[in-house]
Amino acid sequence: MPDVLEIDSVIKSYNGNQVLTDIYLKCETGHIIGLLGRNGSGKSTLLKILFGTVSADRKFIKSNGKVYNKPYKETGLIAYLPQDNFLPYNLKIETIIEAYLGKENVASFLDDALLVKLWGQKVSTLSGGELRYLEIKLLLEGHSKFVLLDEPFNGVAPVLIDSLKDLIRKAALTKGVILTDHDYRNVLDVANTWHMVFDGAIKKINNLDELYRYGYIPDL
Ligand SMILES: Nc1ncnc2c1ncn2[C@@H]1O[C@H](COP(=O)(O)OP(=O)(O)OP(=O)(O)O)[C@@H](O)[C@H]1O
Repeated sequence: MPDVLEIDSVIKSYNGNQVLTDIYLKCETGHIIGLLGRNGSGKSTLLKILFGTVSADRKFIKSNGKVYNKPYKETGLIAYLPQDNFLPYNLKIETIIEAYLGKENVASFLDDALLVKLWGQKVSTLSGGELRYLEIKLLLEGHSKFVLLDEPFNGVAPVLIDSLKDLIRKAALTKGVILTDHDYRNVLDVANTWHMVFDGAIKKINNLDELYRYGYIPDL
């Protein structure tokens, strides 16, 4: 039986402006959900509400039938990649991997074409793409059943995006992944189901034509 994460009945306003008015989203382990939407439509806000670090006027978050008010506090439930980098700059990457995954997993984690050459380096010396790859791999190989990724492909070279998609697909053998990114072709490629945040609600997307009709992409 898959594990299930659901968010329902979300209402969120900033300074009296309603950003989210009617959201229902369900993610099961084994699935990758792609979330698209125009700038300012509320995708990041939705992920932060789901993680529990942004409050909502109303929300209902459940996993396997149990209600969670602040899901991030539940060990092993949910991990979240913010748009901005989050790892401490002054630490060596082995120290960080050890803290996240345990000492016994450091060598196998770094046995990776991109990361192996970074042994012994501090986070501050990594390029933007290397750092993003490290952050995403840490979350995807961590213990959480669900992983939320906000703009994982931003600033990452195409060849590395392919590696990231492989990591996401591998993680989704046991986890549920919800990701949002404006690189919609790669979102469409890696995700099993596609959704659009539009007018404060979630719309299921079935094909590229619908992305055009919702005003997300220009005419093809
Ligand atoms: N802390 C905040 N205070 C006030 N308004 C906010 C705050 N955070 C977000 N907003 C507003 O809420 C709306 C949704 O923002 P959000 O960042 O969730 O959109 P998004 O879909 O992730 O956008 P993008 O694709 O540009 O990253 C925007 O109009 C934004 O200006």
